[in-house]
Amino acid sequence: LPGWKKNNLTYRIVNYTPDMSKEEVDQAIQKSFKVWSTVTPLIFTRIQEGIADIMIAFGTKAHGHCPRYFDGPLGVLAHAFPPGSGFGGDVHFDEDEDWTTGSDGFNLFLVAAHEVGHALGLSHSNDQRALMFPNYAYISPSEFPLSPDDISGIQSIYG
Ligand SMILES: CC(C)C[C@H](C(=O)NO)C(=O)N[C@@H](CC(=O)O)C(=O)NCc1ccccc1
Ligand SMILES: [Zn+2]
Repeated sequence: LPGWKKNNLTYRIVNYTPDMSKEEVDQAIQKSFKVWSTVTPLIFTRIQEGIADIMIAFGTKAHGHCPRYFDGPLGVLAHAFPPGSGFGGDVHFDEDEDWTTGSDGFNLFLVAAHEVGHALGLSHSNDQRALMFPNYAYISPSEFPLSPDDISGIQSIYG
C-alpha cells in the first residue's frame, strides 16, 4: 500500500511566509492535519527541531535540495512527496504566491490540506468536488473540505 507504515507521524514547520503571522501559519497547518486525522487512525505531532516525517517549508524556484522547482506567481502553488524517507512526505509551498487566511490570494489551510493528502499517499482525483481535485477552489473555512471521494481514498490506505 502506498501509505506510511505507522499511524504516529511528526511534522515540522521549517520556515514561514511573510504573508501571514506565525500564529496564522501554525493554525492553518494544524487545521490541515486535523482534516485527515478526523477520518483516519493517524495522529500528527508537531516537533520544533530535527527531522520530522513531514517537513513543511516555503521556497521559490529552486529551493533547498528539492528536485522539483517552483514557477513564480500562480501556476504551481505547492507540491508534496508521497510517503517515504528523505523527501518522502515533505510539503513545500511556493513563496511567490500570496498566502492568506481568507478568500483572496491562496488560502494556506486549503492548499495545505490538499498537500497533506499527497503526503499521506493520495494522488489527484477527477471528482471536481474532491479536495484532491487538481485545481484550487476556495471554500469557506467553516466548511469541511473533504468529499466522499477523499474519504474513501484515504480510508483505502489507512484503516
Ligand atoms: C503538478 C503539481 C505539482 C501541481 C501542483 C499540485 O497539485 N500540488 O499538489 C499545484 O500547485 N497545482 C495547482 C493547480 C495547477 O497547478 O494547475 C493547485 O492549485 N494546487 C493546490 C490545490 C489544488 C486543489 C485544491 C486545493 C489546493
Ligand atoms: Zn496536488
